[in-house]
Amino acid sequence: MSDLEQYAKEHQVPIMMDGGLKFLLEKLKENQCLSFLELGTAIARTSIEVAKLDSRMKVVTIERNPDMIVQAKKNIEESGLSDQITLIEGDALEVDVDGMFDCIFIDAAKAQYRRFFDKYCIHLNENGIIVSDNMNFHGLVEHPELSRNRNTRQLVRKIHDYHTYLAELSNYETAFYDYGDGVAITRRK
Ligand SMILES: C[S@@+](CC[C@H](N)C(=O)[O-])C[C@H]1O[C@@H](n2cnc3c(N)ncnc32)[C@H](O)[C@@H]1O
Repeated sequence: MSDLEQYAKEHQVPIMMDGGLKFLLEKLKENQCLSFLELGTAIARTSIEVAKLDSRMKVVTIERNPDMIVQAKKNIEESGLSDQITLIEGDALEVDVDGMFDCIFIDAAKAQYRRFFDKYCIHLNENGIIVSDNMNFHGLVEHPELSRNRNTRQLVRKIHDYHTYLAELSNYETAFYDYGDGVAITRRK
């Protein structure tokens, strides 16, 4: 287990599951992505792994939680990849981002996925991919009856609605995978 994984486990920071991360990195290589926008940095574990893929890779990542920002900055600095990774501090629904990206990775507040998609899809390069994590939400999307409380039930419903929203978009196509916690890959038709 890497130091960042160990830290995430000890401090209960929700980072992308290993299966999902491996799948994401493979998709980035397969699609020859060299620019990556991430919504929800946490401790910058995925940003760092993505930047490591290729020295030409440019990563922009957005985080709003001050504690995460401190840790992410430290980890990016220590990774020696500061030239490739730009951390934007603030709410992804409020900040302005410049430029176009080969991959946009949605991994921030689950209830807001549709709003993230609608805001950021204009930043997607023509052949780019939008990757959404936690589409299965620990199996609860398929089995909502197992949700223990009202908040979780609402969240699960939101993810389910986002699933339907992606599947029904007329100008995009989406494939859903069971890697990690469930990953959706969306591209223009
Ligand atoms: C699941 S974690 C991100 C994990 C990270 N992408 C990784 O793979 O290691 C979600 C993060 O999104 C952040 N977040 C949630 N809503 C956000 C928003 N609207 N804007 C920016 N960050 C947000 C949370 O503070 C949290 O650190």
